[in-house]
Amino acid sequence: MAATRRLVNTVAVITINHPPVNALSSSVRHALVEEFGKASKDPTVEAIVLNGSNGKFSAGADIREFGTSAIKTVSLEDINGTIEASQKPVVAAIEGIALGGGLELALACHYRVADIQSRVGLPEVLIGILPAAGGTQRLPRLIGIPAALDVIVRGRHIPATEALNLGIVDEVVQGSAVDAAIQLAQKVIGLPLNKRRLSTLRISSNLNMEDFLDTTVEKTKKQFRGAQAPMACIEAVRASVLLPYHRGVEKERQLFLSLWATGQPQAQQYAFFSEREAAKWSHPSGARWYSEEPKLVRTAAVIGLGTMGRGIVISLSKANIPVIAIEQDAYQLEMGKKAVNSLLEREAEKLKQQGFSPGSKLASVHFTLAFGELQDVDLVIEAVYENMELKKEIFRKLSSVCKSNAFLCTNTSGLNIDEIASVTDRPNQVIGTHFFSPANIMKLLEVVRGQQTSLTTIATAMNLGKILGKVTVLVGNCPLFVGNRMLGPYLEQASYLLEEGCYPETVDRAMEEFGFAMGPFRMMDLAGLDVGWRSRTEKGLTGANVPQGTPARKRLGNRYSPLADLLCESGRFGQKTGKGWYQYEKPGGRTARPDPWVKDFLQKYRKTHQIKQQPSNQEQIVERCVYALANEGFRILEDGIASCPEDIDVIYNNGYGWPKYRGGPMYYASFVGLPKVFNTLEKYYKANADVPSMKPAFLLKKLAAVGGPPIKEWRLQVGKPVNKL
Ligand SMILES: CCCCCCC[C@H](O)CC(=O)SCCNC(=O)CCNC(=O)[C@H](O)C(C)(C)COP(=O)([O-])OP(=O)([O-])OC[C@H]1O[C@@H](n2cnc3c(N)ncnc32)[C@H](O)[C@@H]1OP(=O)([O-])[O-]
Ligand SMILES: NC(=O)c1ccc[n+]([C@@H]2O[C@H](COP(=O)([O-])OP(=O)(O)OC[C@H]3O[C@@H](n4cnc5c(N)ncnc54)[C@H](O)[C@@H]3O)[C@@H](O)[C@H]2O)c1
Repeated sequence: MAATRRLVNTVAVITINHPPVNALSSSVRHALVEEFGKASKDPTVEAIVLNGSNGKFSAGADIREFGTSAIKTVSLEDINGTIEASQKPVVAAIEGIALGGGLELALACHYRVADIQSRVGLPEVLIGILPAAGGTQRLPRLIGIPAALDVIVRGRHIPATEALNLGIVDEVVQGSAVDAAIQLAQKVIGLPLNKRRLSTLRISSNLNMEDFLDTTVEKTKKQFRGAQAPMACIEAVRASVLLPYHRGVEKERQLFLSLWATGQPQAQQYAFFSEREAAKWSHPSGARWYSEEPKLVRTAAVIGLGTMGRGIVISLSKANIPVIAIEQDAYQLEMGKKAVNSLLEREAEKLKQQGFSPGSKLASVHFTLAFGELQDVDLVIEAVYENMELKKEIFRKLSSVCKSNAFLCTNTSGLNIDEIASVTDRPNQVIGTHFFSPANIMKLLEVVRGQQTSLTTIATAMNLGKILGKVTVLVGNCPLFVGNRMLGPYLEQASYLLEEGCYPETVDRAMEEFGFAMGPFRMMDLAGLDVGWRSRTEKGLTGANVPQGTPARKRLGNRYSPLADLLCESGRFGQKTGKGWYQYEKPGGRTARPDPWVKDFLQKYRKTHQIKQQPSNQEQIVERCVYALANEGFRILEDGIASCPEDIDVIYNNGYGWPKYRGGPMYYASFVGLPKVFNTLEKYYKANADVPSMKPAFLLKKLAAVGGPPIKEWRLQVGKPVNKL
């Protein structure tokens, strides 16, 4: 049964029963209509409590039903209307989650009681839609416009205590929310319900509402560049101010339908399900996520407390895993300790505000210089400088001090995992755990399997990612893995565009208007230009080891852009030096301003090398950069480094500031049409045979030749994942 009913004294308890998250599918909605109908007719019932089975109220509408005919049967808003109009008081007992349609259902109830661990919210915006079962009309009437806008436009999950402060719930309890709801229901039997029916309330405010909403529109446009759903949310909330409830609901529905027509919800919902699928990893051997048991990680260590190590320590502590943190000398240890402790204090403060004792949620961190103290830890994550010799030295040490069943992980952003593993006594227990900066905030974790990495090690690292709350993707071992490898051709095109007449700000603007959080040049300035320069110097692409007589713009017969090298030679490393592709207010400054020096430098460069100026327009910039990115994605699939296109999209959506409403680079290529992507790349490559990264990948050619099948069908063409290393 999708919903059940039992009687406790004179209170009917209706329970939604649709595992795993009690999504409000068509069968649940039918069952709710039936059970509420029976309860309201039953003369022995004086009040009703609504809850969800297995400690979860509801995750909202069943997302898989969108775009199908099932969504049209029994509207959730009609059910909400019936509940709200009930003559018998209805109390929602919120445990676990009340999200989206789940919270809308609870808002239709006359009272809401929440368990202290629960979270509520209207996260529809994150899957490209807006709350469309009355949420945009009821919530503003309950908590006012500014607070409702914050909840609806950001789509965040709100902890129970904050929900109480905002007035979304009436009571927060430590024990059973259902028992508390039954008690409350009994108490309110016979009391008038008019003021508890949110749709009948008037919005009162001292604000100049139109001005406030217009300002919010402007701010939101900037913040969520190109995303339609946040704007639709504001328009729906505006309707709650201007229109009576029922007309507001009509507007909400219209906005839902027009959003659907943009294609953005489909892309975001693809992204949502792809993230969940990524956790269900597969291995070239045929092993799958369910066939391998992860080992429990009770204690961990982090080596190196720089930019990455600090965030990794915080992530582990927040997941209640005690950490030993190691540095190379007393000064670095002190610096790391200060940074970690200040981040931990902030986390503790947040927990206190949510009504928790930080000690029960944040595990301890022990700082030391002594590797000998690592003998009992279950897992180590190394995050020292990106240098193979140093990493090998650390792994040799770990191999000798750690217990034999400890897992050894490296946070390298692209070095060979097999080479690192080769110096240890347990290459099968070595794995890459590639976090993104800042590691305590960024959602993505690329788990990199080496040739000898065991299935248990993979299962343990993937499970650790889940425990840390990361979106975790298993990838194969190749230089730079998946995300960073794809950046190569993308950044190469960005540099060529400058050579041909564009400026950093023109390229960045085009990519940011496309939806990227940051254009390529701002991104390079943020990451530090010296990092890539060092790597190119080591590879002999620039610096003293370049053979004499090598043309400035050629390496090994292929086109090469020395622009970034020239910038570094002038001491321009990006934000850290206050100058890079842009100028900043000071070293470490964050506000990028176009730099006349760069303009002059580019003009002289083009003149010196007699480059014909043919600046590309916005569409051409986006095509060249994005198709280059996707083309490398096809190669990665061919090589078996990523096991499906969805994994690549998950990586880009969560680690590289790709606009989720465009699904990811592979989804986007599919959306544009693979024949078009293929033809554009082919045309470019024919005219530029010295740019091999733009040669259309074989897999792209194959898929384009059959008309570009939907992304789900690509796997059939890719074949079984293989590791070609
Ligand atoms: C005009 C037309 C009228 C429209 C009416 C609109 C009504 C309403 O306004 C719209 C909505 O409610 S929109 C909805 C608004 N709500 C949201 O956006 C909430 C979305 N959900 C979440 O944020 C997270 O899943 C939770 C926090 C719920 C659980 O996190 P966790 O504990 O880490 O677990 P997990 O691994 O994440 O999920 C477990 C399994 O459940 C699956 N699944 C989950 N939710 C689903 C759903 N709603 N549906 C279906 N399936 C859903 C998930 O795929 C996975 O399946 P698998 O086959 O096992 O892989
Ligand atoms: N910074 C990023 O955005 C980023 C992103 C993903 C991965 N990574 C990778 O993470 C690793 C660390 O990068 P980072 O940016 O944090 O570097 P960082 O320079 O900020 O920090 C490195 C830390 O390692 C410490 N260290 C050096 N030798 C040590 C030793 N022998 N024992 C203990 N500690 C030692 C240093 O004192 C320093 O604090 C690198 O492999 C890097 O490629 C970096």
